[in-house]
Amino acid sequence: MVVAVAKALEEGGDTIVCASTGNTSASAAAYGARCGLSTVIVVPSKYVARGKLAQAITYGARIMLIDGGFDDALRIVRELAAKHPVVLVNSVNPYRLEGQKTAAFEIIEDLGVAPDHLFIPVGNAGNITAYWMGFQEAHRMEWIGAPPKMMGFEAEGAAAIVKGHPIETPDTVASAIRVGNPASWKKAVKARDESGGTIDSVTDDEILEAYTMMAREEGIFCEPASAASVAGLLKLARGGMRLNQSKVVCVITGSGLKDPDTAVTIEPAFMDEYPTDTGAIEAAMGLA
Ligand SMILES: N[C@@H](CCOP(=O)(O)O)C(=O)O
Repeated sequence: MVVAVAKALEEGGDTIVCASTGNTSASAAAYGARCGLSTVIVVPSKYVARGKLAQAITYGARIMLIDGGFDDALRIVRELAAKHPVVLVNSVNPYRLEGQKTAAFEIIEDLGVAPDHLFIPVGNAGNITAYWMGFQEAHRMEWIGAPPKMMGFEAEGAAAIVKGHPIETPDTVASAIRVGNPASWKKAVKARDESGGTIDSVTDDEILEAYTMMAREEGIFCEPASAASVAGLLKLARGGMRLNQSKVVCVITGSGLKDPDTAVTIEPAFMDEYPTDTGAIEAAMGLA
């Protein structure tokens, strides 16, 4: 987002717009606030996680809620940007991808090499496209040997690329990837094919299993869409894919605090009411 906003400033823009399932709008609103730009976000009224909306509200963005989904919102902001002097900062803006691709460089820097496989959630497909650009560029510059296989995972209820057609009413607990017609569809398929990877889907149950497992076994609290990468890894490993000799990276795209409403539905929750009394707490803990 920082590159797209920097270019908007350089070009003399004063208004940035985006469609969002929540994260892009939170990010645009933050950079817009920092740079004194007016930020307009068009988002589905029902499906943006509370933490993400809270960010956009607090940063002072103008929030336009629509009764449609992300794909409708993206169509609207594309039409706006074609007609008016506003800068569209979704990942259809090429500067977004130029900034996002540097995440691949960070992985290479941290590992000292490229991973063999990169597991990544796929919604609007900007991320898989940008990471692949970064790995390809690193390969051309001879920073790495072979680039990783790109292993993208859509949510089953929004799996347009896997099913081969847009999904009219996408539906998934992973609201960040609730996208029925990904803008970077063709580029994601290219990343898959050029890298020898895959684009597959995971169910909401698989996503929530990975989400809970990461929290309870690793202490990592991510938003549900982020867990699609780990759910994909578990799915392929259970299906017999041998990865024990491979260097695997799973991209986790957002904090769990952004979606508190999903978090509080997770079972079992070890939460009960007790009298305000040390003895009662001792008894419940088996310490009495
Ligand atoms: N999950 C995204 C959807 C928009 O994607 P973008 O790549 O066009 O910014 C979001 O957070 O809104």
